[in-house]
Amino acid sequence: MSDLHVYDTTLRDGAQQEGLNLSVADKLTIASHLDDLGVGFIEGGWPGANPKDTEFFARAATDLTLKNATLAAFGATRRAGGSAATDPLVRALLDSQASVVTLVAKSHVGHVERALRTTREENLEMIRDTVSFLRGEGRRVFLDAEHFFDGYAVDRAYALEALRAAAESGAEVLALCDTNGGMLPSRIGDVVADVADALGVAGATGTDTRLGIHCHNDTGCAVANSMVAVDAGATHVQGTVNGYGERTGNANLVTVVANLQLKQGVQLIEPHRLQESTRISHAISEVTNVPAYSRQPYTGASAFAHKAGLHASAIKVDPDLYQHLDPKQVGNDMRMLISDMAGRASIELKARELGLDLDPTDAADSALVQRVLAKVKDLELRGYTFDAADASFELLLRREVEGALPDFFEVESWRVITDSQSHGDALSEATVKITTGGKRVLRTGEGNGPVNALDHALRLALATAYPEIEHLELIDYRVRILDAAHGTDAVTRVLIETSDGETTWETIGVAANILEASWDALVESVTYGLLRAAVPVR
Ligand SMILES: CC(=O)SCCNC(=O)CCNC(=O)[C@H](O)C(C)(C)COP(=O)(O)OP(=O)(O)OC[C@H]1O[C@@H](n2cnc3c(N)ncnc32)[C@H](O)[C@@H]1OP(=O)(O)O
Ligand SMILES: CC(=O)C(=O)O
Repeated sequence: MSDLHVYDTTLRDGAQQEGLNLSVADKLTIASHLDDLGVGFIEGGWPGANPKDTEFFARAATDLTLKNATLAAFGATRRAGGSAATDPLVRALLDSQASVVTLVAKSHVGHVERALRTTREENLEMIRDTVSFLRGEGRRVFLDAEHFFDGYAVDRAYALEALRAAAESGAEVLALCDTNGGMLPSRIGDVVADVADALGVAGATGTDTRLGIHCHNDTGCAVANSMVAVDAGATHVQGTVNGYGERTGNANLVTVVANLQLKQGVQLIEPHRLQESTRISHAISEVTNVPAYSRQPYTGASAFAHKAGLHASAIKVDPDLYQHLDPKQVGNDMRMLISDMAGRASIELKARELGLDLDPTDAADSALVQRVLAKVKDLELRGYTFDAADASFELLLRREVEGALPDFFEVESWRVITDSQSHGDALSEATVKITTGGKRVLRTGEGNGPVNALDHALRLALATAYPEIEHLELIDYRVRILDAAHGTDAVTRVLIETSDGETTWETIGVAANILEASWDALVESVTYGLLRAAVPVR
């Protein structure tokens, strides 16, 4: 295992992201996930800056058992003109009981003079005093040199002086921060190499002090910048899960670790933990309530999803032909997307993914694949989009494969009226006629809109034969007008997302009439739900 530190700041810098607000319980849950991922350090927050972070450290001391990671408390050097021993925020760092304290310090003369409004020497004294005090109290101290790269450009000697002040006072890590996130890889590499040389801290061995890197993503280069810094001598790398962070975020730590480990052979976390990274990234998204970004490298839902027919035909021979690595290494899966860009191989692979083995050398199977492909292309021309409605594609395919889709029910007709009452809101009423198990069923449902009324009526009509549908919940309904040039005559596409409490699926309906499109998507949604639950035809 490499000696390089993997330092996570999701709970501190990640929490600085717009719209992200974590409770103490959320922070404890995320800390457990990070520990399972195998990071070396978890920066829990800034105790003393707000009651929530103070409470997090208090509860972590009793409620959080970390198997792998060490908890770090973040804070700043003492106030100008004061003393570390009496500074209330420094005291709060000690009170947090964290064995590691990460101190943010100024290393840019402009920030010293204009933001701190103090002298260069006093800033160095603030660093020395705070680091020595915390070391004297038995804490390991890491330094976040804020605005280091910009400061280095303005006054290299002073930026290095700030690092020396920390190192000579006992700081173990000197993390160079691209606080404004404006750096590019070549510049980062040059500066880190120069600093490593100037301070004699190249590599983790032979010296007590290590260089670290902390990058923001304002140029879209945070991961690349972190990688280059490691190549240039940094042995401590900071980042956040899912790249959360202020403005455009921080370096995505999972991407950095996967790159270093899977591309450069630097063993940072045990392989079985890296295989948990997709699950953990998604679990953390659930806690933060920030939707998982599907195109995130390695862990995104689309990271190994293939749409183009040519890709599928090569993947059929060997997945490596169109994948940079085996998705299992990061706990992700390969997926085939079906659309009008699909070819026969896409359909065959998708069928296999769905547990339907079609033999391309068999004439009947081959004709079936060709038929399905032609239908997909024709339907996509008319406005369908199967890569957003996997469940509808599965139903389309199964309808072609004999015996693969039970006839759960047959629709005779439906209608819906909306009544604008003289007092109160307009109310919709739908009537649905279906046949199940040879019996004709007619039911009426009400709703606050026509689609809601149709949904209620369909459920009522199916409830006796299929009580299982009680667990199905319509969680999203999206409408798109496909040919705006025609105004109200345009074709409407409806996508419905349904959940059974365990998983979700998307179905589609396309028609000139919005209610017809909605009804088709609803019927597909319920049919797929019954299929998934393996309900027998009644
Ligand atoms: C780059 C980063 O992301 S660093 C992390 C930033 N995170 C945060 O700011 C979140 C938590 N912050 C807070 O809760 C508050 O800002 C607090 C509690 C830290 C301070 O609050 P206040 O005392 O009200 O001060 P305020 O936020 O207005 O200003 C910060 C003060 O710290 C000073 N300061 C800034 N950096 C440092 C530093 N590295 N060392 C010492 N003092 C510093 C500023 O000069 C300013 O001093 P002033 O009050 O004399 O003007
Ligand atoms: C310390 C920190 O978060 C930064 O400089 O970006």
